[in-house]
Amino acid sequence: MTNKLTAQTPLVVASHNQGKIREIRELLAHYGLTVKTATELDLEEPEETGTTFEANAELKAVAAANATGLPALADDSGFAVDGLNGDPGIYSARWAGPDKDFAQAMRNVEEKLQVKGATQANQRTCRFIAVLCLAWPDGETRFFRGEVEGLAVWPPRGDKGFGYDPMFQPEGHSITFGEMDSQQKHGWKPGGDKGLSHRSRAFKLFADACLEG
Ligand SMILES: O=P(O)(O)OP(=O)(O)OP(=O)(O)OC[C@H]1O[C@@H](n2cnc3c(O)ncnc32)[C@H](O)[C@@H]1O
Ligand SMILES: [Mg+2]
Repeated sequence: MTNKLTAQTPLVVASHNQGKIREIRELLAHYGLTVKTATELDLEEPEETGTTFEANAELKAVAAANATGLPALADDSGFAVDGLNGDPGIYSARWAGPDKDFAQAMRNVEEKLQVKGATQANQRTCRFIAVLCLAWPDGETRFFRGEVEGLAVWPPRGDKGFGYDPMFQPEGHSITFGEMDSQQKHGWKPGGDKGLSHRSRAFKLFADACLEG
C-alpha cells in the first residue's frame, strides 16, 4: 500500500529558497494542500552531496521527514545548458556563490557560451529540470520529474521570477520566465493541461500520483 495525501495531511516543504517556496505554495494550493516550510520549522539545510537531482531531492526530503515525523516534499532543480554539457545543472545554486548572486551566475553561463561561439539560437538550447521527492516517515519515497525546454537568451529580461528565470525563454514563447507572472510560468489554463514550468509539470505528476481522490 502506498501512502496518499489528503488536504488534512500536514506536509513539510524541505526548501529554504524563498522564490521556490512561493511557487510551491501556489502549486500545492492549486491542489488543495497547505504546508509548513523547512525555514518556518527551523530545519537544517543538509549538504547536497548527491550527483543527481534525484539523489539531492531525496536527501533533502528524507532529512525533513526524519526531523519532523511528517511527510516531506523536496524540490531539487536546475538550469541545464546543452552547449555546456548540461551545466550548471545540479550546481545551479552553487554557481551563484554564498551571496546567491544570480546576475553573476547568469553572466558566467553567458561567458561560457561566448567562449564556445554560441551565437545562433540552435547553439543556445537549454532546459529547466525539477525533481520532486516525497518522503514519508515510514521510509517510502516517490519521485516526479518535470522539464521545460527553451533558449538561453542574452541580455537577461524581467524581474518577476528568481534564479536563472531572466535568461530562460521557454519554447513557443517570446518572453522569458523573468517576464512572466507566476501564473503564466505555471502555465495554468482553464481546463488544465500539463503546465509550462518544469516545477508545475512535476507537481502535476505528483498530484496525480499522491493525492487521495
Ligand atoms: O535546496 P533548496 O533549499 O530547495 O534551495 P536551492 O536554491 O539550493 O535549490 P536547489 O538546490 O534545487 O538549486 C536549484 C537552483 O536552480 C535554480 N532554479 C531552479 N528552479 C528555478 C526556476 O524555476 N527559475 C529560476 N531558477 C531556478 C535556482 O537558482 C536554484 O537556486
Ligand atoms: Mg539547494
